[in-house]
Amino acid sequence: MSAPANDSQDYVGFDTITQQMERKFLKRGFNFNVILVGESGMGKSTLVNSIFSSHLVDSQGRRTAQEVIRKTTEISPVTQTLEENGVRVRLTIIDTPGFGDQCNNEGCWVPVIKYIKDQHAAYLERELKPQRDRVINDTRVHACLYFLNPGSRGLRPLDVEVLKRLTEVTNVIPVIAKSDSMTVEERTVFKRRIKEELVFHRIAVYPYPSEEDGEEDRLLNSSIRDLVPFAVVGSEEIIDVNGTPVRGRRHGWGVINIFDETHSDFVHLRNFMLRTHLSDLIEVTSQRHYEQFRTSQLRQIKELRAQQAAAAASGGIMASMPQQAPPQVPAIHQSMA
Ligand SMILES: Nc1nc2c(ncn2[C@@H]2O[C@H](COP(=O)(O)OP(=O)(O)OP(=O)(O)O)[C@@H](O)[C@H]2O)c(=O)[nH]1
Repeated sequence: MSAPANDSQDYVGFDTITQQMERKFLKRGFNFNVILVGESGMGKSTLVNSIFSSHLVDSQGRRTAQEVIRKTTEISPVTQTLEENGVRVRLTIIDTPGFGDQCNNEGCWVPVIKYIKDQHAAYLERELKPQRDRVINDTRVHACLYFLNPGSRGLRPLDVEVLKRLTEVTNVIPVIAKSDSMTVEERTVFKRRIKEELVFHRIAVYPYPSEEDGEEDRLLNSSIRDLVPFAVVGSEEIIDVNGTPVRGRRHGWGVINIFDETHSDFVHLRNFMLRTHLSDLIEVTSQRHYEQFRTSQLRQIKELRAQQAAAAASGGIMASMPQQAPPQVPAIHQSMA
């Protein structure tokens, strides 16, 4: 049956819901939060600045050999509002200077995992408030760019350890940092190796297979999985190549154009993160990672309340017995890494 024309009296008008939602969405804007995890000097700041074509993050590295190496992983979020064709995004980039920079990196992931879980806890706390805000400020981490060192021969024990933990709490997108330091053959071998090791260690990186995906999504996600880990090159420099401005890196033998697909996967990564999967990254964070956190926290609270009720009930019967301290309901934001 064909739909009635917009000017017919039978036209009801609920098909305008998409425009109504769009107007509301445009007015409100949205939050997008990305965490960068990788050793110092892997090109984290440069890549993220290249992806958003804006200088958002300063390099946090040591500028001289005399500067002390950070002993712990720091968490340093920077928020900026970007606008494109009337759409506003409050973008938060969370840098993690000091990650993996020690000889002994045991536990260097703890502040990173804690930060991610703390954002889930803060959201849950705001959701459970008797008088909730109409719109909850979403600080949950929607994507983690994990930088693999191009000098390693595959996943190092630290990568395996960290990736296992990170993939449980957020959408992880692995990238091969500074891939211009590898030959094309080395890059192919490295990629294949990382793919095999991810499967071997059962590390599920984003995007995940979903029953709900239609044929088109399945094909798109499968082409993305072929590219993972994205071999990237970043640059904030515009270089003049025969009169054409090119965002690239100057090498002794010539210039690498970071947008050239034969040089790096930069364009694929950017399209994937911003043009095809931005909304999915936000949705999957809410429906998969946050939901898991929420369920486990609410279960814990329920169990503790039941213990308290049982203790109170037995307190009545055993009033004459020595008193024990009642179990405490933990603050829900006390998340463990
Ligand atoms: N060859 C090459 N060099 C890069 C690339 N990206 C960044 N660099 C250079 O590597 C150095 C470190 O880059 P940053 O972006 O500051 O690295 P970072 O990981 O943010 O470093 P920290 O802030 O110390 O954690 C700079 O000199 C960059 O110009 C790349 O893709 N290829």
